[in-house]
This record gives sequence, C-alpha cells and structure tokens, in this order.
Amino acid sequence: MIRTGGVQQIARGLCQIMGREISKGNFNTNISQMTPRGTLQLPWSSINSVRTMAVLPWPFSFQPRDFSLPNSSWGSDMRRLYEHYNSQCEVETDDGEKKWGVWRRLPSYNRSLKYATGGVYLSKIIQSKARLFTRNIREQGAGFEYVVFVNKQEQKCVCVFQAGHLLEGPPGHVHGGAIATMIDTVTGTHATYLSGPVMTANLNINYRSPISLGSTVLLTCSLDKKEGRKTFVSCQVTNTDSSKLHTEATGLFLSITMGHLLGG
Ligand SMILES: CCCCCCCCCC(=O)SCCNC(=O)CCNC(=O)[C@H](O)C(C)(C)COP(=O)(O)OP(=O)(O)OC[C@H]1O[C@@H](n2cnc3c(N)ncnc32)[C@H](O)[C@@H]1OP(=O)(O)O
Repeated sequence: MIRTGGVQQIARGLCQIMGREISKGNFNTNISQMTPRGTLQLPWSSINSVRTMAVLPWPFSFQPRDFSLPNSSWGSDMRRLYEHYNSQCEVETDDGEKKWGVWRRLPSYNRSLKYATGGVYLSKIIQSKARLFTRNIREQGAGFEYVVFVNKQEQKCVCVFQAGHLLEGPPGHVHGGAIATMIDTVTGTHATYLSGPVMTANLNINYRSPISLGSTVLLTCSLDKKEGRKTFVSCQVTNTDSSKLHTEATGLFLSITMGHLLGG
C-alpha cells in the first residue's frame, strides 16, 4: 500500500528531473532548482551519505552518473552540437553577469525516480534491477548516446543522438526500433516538460532514409497543440545540418496521475 505522501513525492521527483515543481496541484516551471551550469539541484544533496561521496567523481562515488554529459565515445559531430546548444544555456550580460539562455540541458540518469526521490518509494513500484531502457548499456558509445536540450520559449526541444554499434538493424544502419525508441524518449520528454507526467498513447512514424550506424543525428521536437489531457508533439530526425530528413513522427501523450503508474 502506497501512502498519498509517497505518490506525491514520486510525482515531485519526476517533475524535479524535468525542471518543474508541483504547486497546489499545478505544474510550474522552476528554474531555481537548476544550477548555472544547467544541471538540477536535486534533493539527495541534503542526504549526508550522498553528500560525503559527492566530492568523488563518477564512477568512484555513489553520486548518479549524468549520462547527458560528454564522454570519450562522442564523435566530433556529437561534441560540436553539444557545445552549440550548451553554450546557449547560459549567457553573459554586458556587465559580466551570467544569465540563463534560451536552452536548458536536461540531465539524464538511468534510474530517474530513484535518484529524484532518494529511492525511498522506488522499491514499491519498480524492481531494484530496473533501468531506463536507453541508459542500460554499460559500454560507452555502444548504444544510445544522446543529450536533450529544451527551449521553453519556443516550446521546442532538440536531441543530439549518436547511434552505437549495438543498435544495428539493416547491415551498417540503425534499427527502426532503436529510432522509434529515441523518438518516443525525446517526444515523451518534451511532453513531460510541457505538461507534467504523461504516457505515450500513440506514435506515428515514417522512415524516409536510413541512418548510418555510428552517425550523429538531430531529433527536433515541437509542440503541435494541447487539448485537455492530450499533448500532441511532432518530431523530425535529420542529419546534423538538417539538410537530410531521416524520419518524421507525431506523438500523442496523455497526462496521467502517478496513481496510473501505481495501478490505481
Ligand atoms: C524522466 C524520464 C523521461 C523519459 C521519457 C520516456 C518516455 C517514454 C514514454 C513511454 O514509452 S510510455 C510507455 C508506452 N505507453 C503505454 O504503455 C501507455 C499504455 N496506455 C495507457 O496507459 C492508457 O491507454 C493511456 C494512459 C494512454 C490513456 O488511458 P486513459 O484511461 O488515461 O485515457 P482514455 O482511454 O480515457 O482516453 C482519454 C482520451 O484520449 C484519447 N486516446 C486515448 N488513447 C488514444 C490513442 N491511442 N489514440 C488516440 N486517442 C487516444 C481517448 O479517445 C480520449 O479522448 P476524448 O477525451 O477526446 O474522448
């Protein structure tokens, strides 16, 4: 039996991951939880044992690894596009003051809810070995390497995605299911950022041209409309200079209460 407080804490954790907070049942953007470098100030920083370990860099600490940060497997296109958007997350005013830019980098963990809630309620809803599907391949560069940036002003988000060798479908090219996974992940993240907790109700995907294994592509998502509990998002997957369309998709996301995930 989950107490109401537990459900609220899980919901709050999910929203903190997305840079939002719950206020009297509404979702409000809360950029005050984000540090100047675009990462989230998460509640576990107040937990003593974690704070003690936080001085050590991953993988030598129990601090969760943020998978959206560059690693040695990233190729030049991936790094260049990361820098391009990351440099617009923070701008310097004429008097040298740092201010938020139009983009935010979203951190990415392999067990978002656990880290967001300190793991207190996680064991009651998912197995201890559960991991986020896109973040469960240990070898860097072998699977899904990606980083998501959101632009609240334009209700737009981009994902820079480098497809590793374990995602092969047709020889030398990326599996359609892996592309669908990334589209679901990024459109779902965008819908969550805009509307709070959602689940995918419908995805329509048109594959226009194959994606070479190992290449970097851009997923660009925009909000089409919101109607009550429904958030409609569209997505284009292109090469890095947007001159070639690989895939296009539309998604419908339904807002849910955390009770929906708990089977309520
Ligand atoms: C922090 C890390 C973020 C990572 C992001 C990862 C994103 C990954 C997202 C996912 O993969 S979610 C997993 C895949 N999705 C599912 O498993 C969802 C399974 N389906 C459900 O749980 C329910 O069907 C759903 C929550 C989607 C809707 O059930 P509800 O009972 O809440 O809604 P209901 O069936 O009453 O429908 C509400 C409205 O939506 C409409 N609707 C529902 N499903 C639809 C559908 N498939 N197509 C079109 N319309 C649909 C429905 O007609 C109705 O329209 P009206 O209000 O206008 O009458």
